[in-house]
Amino acid sequence: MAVAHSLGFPRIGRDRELKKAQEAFWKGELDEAGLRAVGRELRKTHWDLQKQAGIELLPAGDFAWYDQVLTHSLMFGVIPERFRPADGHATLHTLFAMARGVSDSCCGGAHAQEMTKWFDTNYHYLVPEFSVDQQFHLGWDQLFDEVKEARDLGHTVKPVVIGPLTYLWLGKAKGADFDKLDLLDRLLPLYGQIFQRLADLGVEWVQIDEPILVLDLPQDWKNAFERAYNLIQRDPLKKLVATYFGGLEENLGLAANLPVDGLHIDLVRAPEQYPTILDRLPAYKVLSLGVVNGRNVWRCDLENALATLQHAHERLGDRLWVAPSCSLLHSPVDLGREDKLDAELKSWLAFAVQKCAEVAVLAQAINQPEAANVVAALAQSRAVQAARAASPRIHKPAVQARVAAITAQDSQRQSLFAQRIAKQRAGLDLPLFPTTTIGSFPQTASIRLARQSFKAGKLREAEYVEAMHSEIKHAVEVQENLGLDVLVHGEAERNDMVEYFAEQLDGYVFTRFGWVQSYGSRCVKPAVIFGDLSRPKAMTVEWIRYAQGLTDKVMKGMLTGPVTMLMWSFPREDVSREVQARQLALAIRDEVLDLEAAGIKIVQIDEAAFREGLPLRRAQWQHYLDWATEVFRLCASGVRDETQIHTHMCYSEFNDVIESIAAMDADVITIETSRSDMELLDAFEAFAYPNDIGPGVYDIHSPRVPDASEMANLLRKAAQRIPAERLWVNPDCGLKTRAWPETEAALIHMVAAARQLRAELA
Ligand SMILES: CN1c2c(nc(N)[nH]c2=O)NC[C@@H]1CNc1ccc(C(=O)N[C@@H](CCC(=O)N[C@@H](CCC(=O)N[C@@H](CCC(=O)O)C(=O)O)C(=O)O)C(=O)O)cc1
Ligand SMILES: N[C@@H](CCS)C(=O)O
Ligand SMILES: [Zn+2]
Repeated sequence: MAVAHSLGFPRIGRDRELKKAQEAFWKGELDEAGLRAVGRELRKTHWDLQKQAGIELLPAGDFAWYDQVLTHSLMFGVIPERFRPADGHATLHTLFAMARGVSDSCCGGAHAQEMTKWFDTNYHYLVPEFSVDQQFHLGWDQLFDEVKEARDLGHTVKPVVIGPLTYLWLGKAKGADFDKLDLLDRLLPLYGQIFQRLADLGVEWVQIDEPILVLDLPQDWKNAFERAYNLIQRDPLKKLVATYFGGLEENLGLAANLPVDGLHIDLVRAPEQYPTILDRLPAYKVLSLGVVNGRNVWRCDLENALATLQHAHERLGDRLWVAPSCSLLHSPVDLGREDKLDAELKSWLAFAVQKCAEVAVLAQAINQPEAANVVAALAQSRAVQAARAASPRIHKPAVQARVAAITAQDSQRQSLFAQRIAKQRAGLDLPLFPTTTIGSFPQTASIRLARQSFKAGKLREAEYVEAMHSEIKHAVEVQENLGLDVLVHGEAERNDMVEYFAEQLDGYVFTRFGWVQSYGSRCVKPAVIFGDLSRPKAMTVEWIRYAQGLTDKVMKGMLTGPVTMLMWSFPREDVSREVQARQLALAIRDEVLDLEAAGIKIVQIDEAAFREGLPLRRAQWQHYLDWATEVFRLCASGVRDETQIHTHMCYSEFNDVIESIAAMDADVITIETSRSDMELLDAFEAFAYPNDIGPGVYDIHSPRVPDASEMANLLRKAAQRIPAERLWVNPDCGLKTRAWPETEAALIHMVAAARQLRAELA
């Protein structure tokens, strides 16, 4: 019998109950018992939903109070000294302190752990911090408690843990330069202890996530896999090693032969690995095939998936398991909630609950091919695929013709940077170390309420515009009072930097409840690209024109770039990413030109997801970098030399992509650097990056307000790497998640730090 299982379910809840409870807890409006009750209820609901959908082996341990990597750090006792509780006993407060930092007016508090992207997703994890003398001990019982909870509810669960190699890979050596792999022998005994405790709870199977097996691994890491799994095999549990987000490629033999009982592979991202794995898998092992896409919202082509499964079943028999490609953490929860989506489009989509049902019906199609519901599901799937492929809503000849007519000249600015910057400096008249912000100012409850009322028809358009104007006015006044040099309008009118634009472009559809966790309590609602993309009319010009009319200072126009629009949307699967990006680029190019025509002298095109778009495998990098760079230039190159183009990137390791960032040829790039203590600038220094740079001088993910000397120190470090005349001063990223008091306090310090540096260099 083929087994239907799931690798993980979204934890936030259909109505983002977890987000609401977390935020209430942080505000002191909900006590710990209340928060724990919400978590318990969510886990129960999620197990029930998956079971009702037909999943036989349910995941446990996929719930997290903030992030699953952080939960593992607590489980292994990897708590940086600055957060270590005096009695050695970690609590939920310790966990949230590690995630969010702690403000402390007397001693500066403790900065949060670094946060970075989970592989090539829009989910962020908290980077474990390892010291050279790192000791590991079991310090957090959450996994065992949740397994007991499931057992008490009558469920058969497969606990999910991050494997030892992936956990170490994700972390960072702190305080000394040492090889993280040296910690492996100290970490491994904990896996033995965890598995023994799970076995004592009656668990049969455990899922060990080792997604780094889809990366280009150094040889010593490959060797470590064999050694580690030989050591942890000596316990009573059956183990499924799960790989996802790509193909195993040269690690396939290694993964297939690990001394465990099963292997999960991602056949959505890497279908080509299927025939080889069948040949290489030892005859005793379970093979779990991830055939339902855990990272996109399109309904599965069941017949296509079934063809592979049937073939596999002939070879594997009962050793075949069926699953989503990866954890459903990256998928919205329940399409059933979407009451406003048009019926045709809705019939093309599947969210986590529906994906579980797809997995279940595929397993059933193997076990009981004649069952009436199986026959009906296959017929419906066939009809949906055919209807979508033929739909006139998808294909727009005018858009395709414009893309086909793009020339190399369209991606070239009129002059080289050296000539442009001279003209721009003359026109902008800015001081050394010009200060600016990244775009958004606090998205306050009143802004969100106004938008909600407008969308619900309770506020008329003129009233909504007036409310947004008053927010913009406030933001401009604050910035003028602070003495910032280049102002922004504050993005009050934007629900999200991608969704806002998506709502105005043809070819996109948006959901009402399709939320996905981005980090902690923060969620995003990626819009869905379903057809060829175009811009019916200007999207930002009126807001920016209004903001510029309020001040004599320079107002930056603020746009989201094509790669980021694409990466933070659910893309089409019937055309390539680059075609979708080119269509987006043409729409954004038109917007840039409209802003320039409205008198705007600086336009920022955010490409926060540029690095995230980089394929996980090196062999595919250059192709991506070529088109990603080209589409940015396509947006930016229609303007005059005098118009300054900024871009912004956060959460990026720049070493790998610095050449392409230079090739984007933005006049100014603002980047996130503060949590890394300016280390991220090394790549810019080493490459002798030629254009202007604004390295972030404070972390915006934490409410903590750093003082001016801390920021000035960071600026001095920056000035050691980049010539001062090319440095800008700005926070790491936008301020939409912050409240006004801490925003103003931090910006006062930032402006003071810039003034201090100007004085020092005068
Ligand atoms: C910069 N980042 C972004 C990423 N991806 C994006 N698509 N967008 C990004 O900005 N990836 C990398 C980072 C991740 N960082 C963040 C930062 C902040 C958020 C965030 O604040 N998310 C909000 C939701 C934003 C939003 O769309 N808000 C809507 C309101 C929606 C809502 O909650 N409505 C309520 C009713 C209104 C109310 O009572 O408040 C409801 O429906 O119940 C809006 O402003 O209109 C969040 O709250 O999580 C995300 C990623
Ligand atoms: N302009 C956006 C960029 C976020 S990455 C903002 O300020 O929120
Ligand atoms: Zn950012």
